[in-house]
Amino acid sequence: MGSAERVIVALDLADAQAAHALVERAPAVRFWKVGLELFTATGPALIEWLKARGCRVFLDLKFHDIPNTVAGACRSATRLGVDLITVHATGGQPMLMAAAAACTGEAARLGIPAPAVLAVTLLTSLDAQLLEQQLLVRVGVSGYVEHLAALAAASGVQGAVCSPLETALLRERCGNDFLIVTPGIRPGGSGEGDQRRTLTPGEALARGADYLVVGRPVTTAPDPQAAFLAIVAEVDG
Ligand SMILES: O=C(O)c1cc(=O)[nH]c(=O)n1[C@@H]1O[C@H](COP(=O)(O)O)[C@@H](O)[C@H]1O
Repeated sequence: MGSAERVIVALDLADAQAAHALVERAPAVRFWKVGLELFTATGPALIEWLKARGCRVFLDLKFHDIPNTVAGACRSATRLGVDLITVHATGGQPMLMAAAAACTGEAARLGIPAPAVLAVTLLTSLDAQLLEQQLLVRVGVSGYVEHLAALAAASGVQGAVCSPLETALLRERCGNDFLIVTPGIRPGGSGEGDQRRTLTPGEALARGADYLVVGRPVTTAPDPQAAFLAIVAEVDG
């Protein structure tokens, strides 16, 4: 897989018109993430539009509910023909197992590929202080992320979302077949915004991520295609 296929761009935009315009301005991007804001506005039509252009799609709706409800959502996501989906690891093992089984079962029933299910560990907008003082978790960021990723792996989920700072730890703990996807990517000179656990694209990939997720550094750039290509060049360099 070339570096350009390993950089997923988050289409965190308000509506289909804005999304179409951005995708058309950055044809080098081959893998797009559709998240809560855009999917709530457009529904499946935007997914179909991206797939018709030959792009891969990460549907990031971070399901977190009782197992039966999450299984139903995972079957619906599978029918959309997306490549990756997310659930929250903190839904626990019964929910994670239900998500994995629902995707493989629905895909087999329809004779289509199943999306890979990624368990979101600790959001990259949280740091050690927030984890301890607000969530009352006292095992530290890396201990917590490692625990949740191992739980996900043991539940039949194909991968995890973590910050680039925990990637090497998860690679060692969960093995080479476990997909590791890292947001919290900040090229040199770009502001952190609401992110708390970040690294540059080159550092993140060097630590063993399979995919990077980049949003605002590309979507708010004056030239999104150039911003994306600069990230790919940094990764290659
Ligand atoms: O699941 C995600 O993709 C995700 C998990 C996480 O812990 N942190 C995180 O930032 N994300 C997503 O990654 C993207 C990061 O966007 P930027 O901060 O603009 O690069 C957003 O679409 C987030 O929803």
